[in-house]
Amino acid sequence: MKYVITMKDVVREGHPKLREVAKEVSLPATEKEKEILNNMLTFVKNSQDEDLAEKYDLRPGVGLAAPQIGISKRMIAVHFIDLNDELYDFALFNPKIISHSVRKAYLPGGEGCLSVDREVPGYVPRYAKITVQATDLEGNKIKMKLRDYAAIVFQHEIDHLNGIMFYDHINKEDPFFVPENSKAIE
Ligand SMILES: O=CN(O)CCNC(=O)c1cccc(Cl)c1Cl
Ligand code: NI
Repeated sequence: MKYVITMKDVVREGHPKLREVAKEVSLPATEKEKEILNNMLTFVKNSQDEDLAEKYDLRPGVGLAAPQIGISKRMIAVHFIDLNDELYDFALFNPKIISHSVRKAYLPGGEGCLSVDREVPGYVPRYAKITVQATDLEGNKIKMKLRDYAAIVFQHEIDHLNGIMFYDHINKEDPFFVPENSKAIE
């Protein structure tokens, strides 16, 4: 039966699962793991559809990591269009950042998280470019070079697999401190 993920499935900050290091999925993934990951991608897409978001009372998001629904496995789903109008639509097992730029990037508007029911203002400095290796739902190994907004979203999701929340990166003394050698993505 196709299960629809809703906000009641999303665990909120304070839940221990959000601070665990998620386990690698042994491949090939089981049918159950594939279904969960597919449901996660459906949730992200639903959250961006006005009617469905209203129907299921969803907060919009561009990605979701399995720990956010209490599953401590290395699975992420992303669905968004970046600033160059490129569509990113991925459901991935065991995503891994295998290289990254020294240069950093951040969103001037800061970041938000479905597991954080509050605004946490401040810049979240991340790598401007990353190379990600992962396995997709069909079992294909993929390697992607990501930059700017796409790099930021993927880092937000992969952070969840390592028990890291976006606000962990915000400068405590000055939330709007701009690290040198970093660029705003707008
Ligand atoms: O882990 C995923 N979420 O919590 C979904 C909700 N957050 C967002 O869509 C979001 C918002 C702003 C910046 C980034 Cl990077 C992201 Cl990811
Ligand atoms: Ni999040």
